[in-house]
Amino acid sequence: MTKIRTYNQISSKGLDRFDRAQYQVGADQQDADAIVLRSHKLAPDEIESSVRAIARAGAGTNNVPVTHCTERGVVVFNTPGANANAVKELVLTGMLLSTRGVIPGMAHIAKQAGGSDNAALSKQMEADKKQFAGNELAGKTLGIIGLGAIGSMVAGMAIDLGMTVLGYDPALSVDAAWRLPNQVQKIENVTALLANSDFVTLHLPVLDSTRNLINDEMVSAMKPGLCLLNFARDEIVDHDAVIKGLDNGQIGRYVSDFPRYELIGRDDVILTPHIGASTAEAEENCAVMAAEQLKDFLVNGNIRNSVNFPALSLDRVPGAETDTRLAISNKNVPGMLGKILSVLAEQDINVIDMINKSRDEIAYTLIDLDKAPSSAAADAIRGIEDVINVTVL
Ligand SMILES: NC(=O)c1ccc[n+]([C@@H]2O[C@H](COP(=O)([O-])OP(=O)(O)OC[C@H]3O[C@@H](n4cnc5c(N)ncnc54)[C@H](O)[C@@H]3O)[C@@H](O)[C@H]2O)c1
Ligand SMILES: O=C(O)[C@H](O)COP(=O)(O)O
Repeated sequence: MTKIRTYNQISSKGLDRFDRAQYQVGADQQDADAIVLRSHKLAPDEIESSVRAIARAGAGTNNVPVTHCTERGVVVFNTPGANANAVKELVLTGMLLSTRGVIPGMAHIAKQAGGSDNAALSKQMEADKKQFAGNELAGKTLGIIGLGAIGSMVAGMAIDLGMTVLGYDPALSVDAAWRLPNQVQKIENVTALLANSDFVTLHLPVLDSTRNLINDEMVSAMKPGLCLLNFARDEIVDHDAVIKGLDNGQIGRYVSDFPRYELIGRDDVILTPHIGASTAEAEENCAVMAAEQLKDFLVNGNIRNSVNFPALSLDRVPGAETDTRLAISNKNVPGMLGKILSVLAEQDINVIDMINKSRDEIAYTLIDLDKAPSSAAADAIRGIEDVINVTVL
């Protein structure tokens, strides 16, 4: 039985992909082979020595100790794009709530409760509505920082709404560039984007290089009165700088999916409880993608959408017996493949197919053999210096 330990509420549509004849799945699984989680902050000591992979049903992996996992040869997956539409729709909600009098208008109406003269209420509301007038999005400029799965969808939506879209992403992948609507004006300098936007929305990961990206200097570069939307991560924003910006009018509104005490109760702040990906559709998409990627890894050793291992896939030889595939992780140092193949040759085991790739400090190899390796052969490979782990599949 393969054991999957879960944290957080993972959609049953995804967990159902694990056939219960072969998998035990749940929050109480001990000595798990793999972990599926959402935003649970995973401590290194929660990752037992039995764990081979961790699947984040979502985009951000800042809650997973990725460097620690890489050192231990644990593959960390995420589900890029699977919740992007949900976030896009909440960004639109945030932009509309920040620019139309919906929230104060609703609060004003709630205060009228308890009367009975609807004609008088209607007359009063018609008189009061001038307090709640707003602006339209069409014709305004939206700056997007981070043009990946979410940023590109937000760009398309804003263009459809008649907005001008500026984009900044110094690390844009070729795939992401292909997805981007060609009306997006690419800006090389984040301060130029801030100076020329009415709305700025953040869609980048939290990394050492992006922590506190929105700081005093960036706030002073903003077009006065700008609306800043943060559906990315709390840590990307220096909140002292944002509060100063709100107080001096440099920032008109701050819309954030990451509540903080110092922001609660301000009329110029709209907070939501990290619900960017909390739709039935996104939760299902993420859970299904995480489960499928995890199964392909646990059964075949294939890797798709890992944040710390190379992408790699090897078709099974038709008719091959089980337990004839080796999955090997090792430090990315010269000469490793030669040493591994020498062990197999010494054991008189023939290689039928093989694939090897590296990513930063890690290398990963799948080798199909003409027969199942003995435990002595697998142990001999494990014994090679700089080999991290060896699994027979
Ligand atoms: N609020 C939520 O519920 C919610 C939901 C999903 C994702 N997120 C957050 O949003 C982030 C983005 O998600 P995604 O699916 O679009 O990820 P993604 O990987 O598809 O896109 C991220 C983009 O950010 C870019 N980037 C990296 N460093 C940058 C920098 N310094 N300046 C500008 N761009 C930079 C990357 O090149 C990439 O194109 C996630 O990492 C996660 O933290 C939040
Ligand atoms: O990075 C993500 O995918 C989002 O922040 C969603 O997090 P959640 O799965 O906890 O809702």
